[in-house]
Amino acid sequence: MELQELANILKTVESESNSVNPNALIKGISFNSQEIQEGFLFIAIKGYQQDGHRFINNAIENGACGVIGEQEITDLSVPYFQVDNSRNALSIVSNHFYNYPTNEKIVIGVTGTNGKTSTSYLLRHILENNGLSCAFFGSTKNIINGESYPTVNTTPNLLEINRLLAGSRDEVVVIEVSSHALTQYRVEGIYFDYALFTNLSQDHLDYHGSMEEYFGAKKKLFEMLKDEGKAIINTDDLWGEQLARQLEDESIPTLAIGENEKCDVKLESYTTNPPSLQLKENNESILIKPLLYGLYNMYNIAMAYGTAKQIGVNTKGAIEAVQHFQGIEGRFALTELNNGATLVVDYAHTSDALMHCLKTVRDNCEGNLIHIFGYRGDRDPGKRRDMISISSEMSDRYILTFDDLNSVSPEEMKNTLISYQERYGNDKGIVITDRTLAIEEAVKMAEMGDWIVITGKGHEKYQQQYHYPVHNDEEAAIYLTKAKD
Ligand SMILES: CC(=O)N[C@H]1[C@@H](OP(=O)(O)OP(=O)(O)OC[C@H]2O[C@@H](n3ccc(=O)[nH]c3=O)[C@H](O)[C@@H]2O)O[C@H](CO)[C@@H](O)[C@@H]1O[C@H](C)C(=O)N[C@@H](C)C(=O)N[C@H](CCC(=O)O)C(=O)O
Repeated sequence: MELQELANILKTVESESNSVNPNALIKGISFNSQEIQEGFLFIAIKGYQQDGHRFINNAIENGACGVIGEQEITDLSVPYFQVDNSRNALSIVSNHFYNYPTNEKIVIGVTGTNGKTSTSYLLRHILENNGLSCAFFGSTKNIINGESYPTVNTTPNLLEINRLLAGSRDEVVVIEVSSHALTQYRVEGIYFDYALFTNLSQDHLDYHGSMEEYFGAKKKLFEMLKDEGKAIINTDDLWGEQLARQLEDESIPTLAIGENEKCDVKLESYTTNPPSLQLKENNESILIKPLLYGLYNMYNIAMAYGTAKQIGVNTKGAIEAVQHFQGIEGRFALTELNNGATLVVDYAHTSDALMHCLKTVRDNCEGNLIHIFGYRGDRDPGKRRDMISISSEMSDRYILTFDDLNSVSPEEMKNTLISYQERYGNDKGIVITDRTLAIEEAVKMAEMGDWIVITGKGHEKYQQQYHYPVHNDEEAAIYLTKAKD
């Protein structure tokens, strides 16, 4: 891609510059000046912490052959293209640079507050087991051609997605799409074949302001469907039902999943212990005996099953694949401890997810339920009261501990935990700020038949401490060691 193409692609004009080589070939793209190499294009993004425009000179020093940004700038030594929105420009330019790699694949986006990861993994598992190779982008990792790559965000930006997909032989791509990604144009320019909506409950209101705004962000995914694309929606969720009604008004084809008689894939009945699910689809009854616990997993299965069928997987193949699915790391992951207690590690970090997680444990636990959880420093404080109310009601003992602190100091978070415990907790609860000590204490408390439930971090083997990440495998190490003793 040549620099001079940018004005056309971005529908803008090149600002006046002292450029010596406007026709230079772009060798790479980055929105981080520190990653710029000779011949790269730098995109200046006004971020949440810093303004990328401040680093334009640094990018040029590092070899940038051109710059895109939002501010009015003249007299750079390289061509500069001013745009309305740099994040959107990043998506547009990376699509051109990598020649639209998603166009050749069946693209599936999965959104919703909870269940994105489990539904996506289940779907990928069904497809892979039925002969369709499947790339994956999600909160735990990215998978391309069967190889795993680490990830920072739930949804990478399109530059990262395209860079990885450029060498992909996969026929299908499943992308977990967060509301942040949708408002930050991270998947702008992708046309989805299927868009899935799992559910919506309170989360990220610090970022979105209100549930309506949060819902509006999620809905953007359904505006990115291809003309022949289809929405797949859990209509038992009130926001899902509203979405389905809106899409019907807009004549967007929808597959409804839920308990209602009118649903295309109907959850007829289920038991959670042992797990068993009876679905009805086109008047056919389908019995699935999954290895996964929990009502929420029944919905995840129905969503993944319904989507796989749309793609062309046959009923028998889909059922068999679901029945062999072992679950994923950090999502209701079970370990038997050597004292006869059971340990569950789950990612639940909203009150809705906590309620479902603890209810599933309650359905299976004959002894005491000991719950360990905390609050993320920089995340929506509006959900904290409900989280402690649910834990204090549903568990026999609970320990409030540190989750990621982000920009909150340990003293401030400690005071927050103590204050929530005093105001909304009860005498089943204590505060132990050190997460490792909290886990050790719970293991000491537990007896045969008890269940310890650690929520919040899921697959993450580190704690984001005050302003710097600390990799901490202790959480994993503790329960794995105890299990092996
Ligand atoms: C608050 C937020 O959403 N931040 C996202 C945002 O980064 P930012 O705007 O904060 O970046 P910044 O640090 O202010 O820097 C601004 C710009 O200056 C550049 N810079 C900076 C320093 C330098 O020397 N040179 C330079 O060029 C940076 O590269 C950047 O382009 O844009 C980045 C690139 O897309 C994201 O990785 C980053 O996600 C951070 C890591 C994050 O924690 N995001 C969370 C809130 C999030 O997005 N979560 C959702 C999951 C939600 C869920 O479902 O639970 C997700 O999709 O992960």
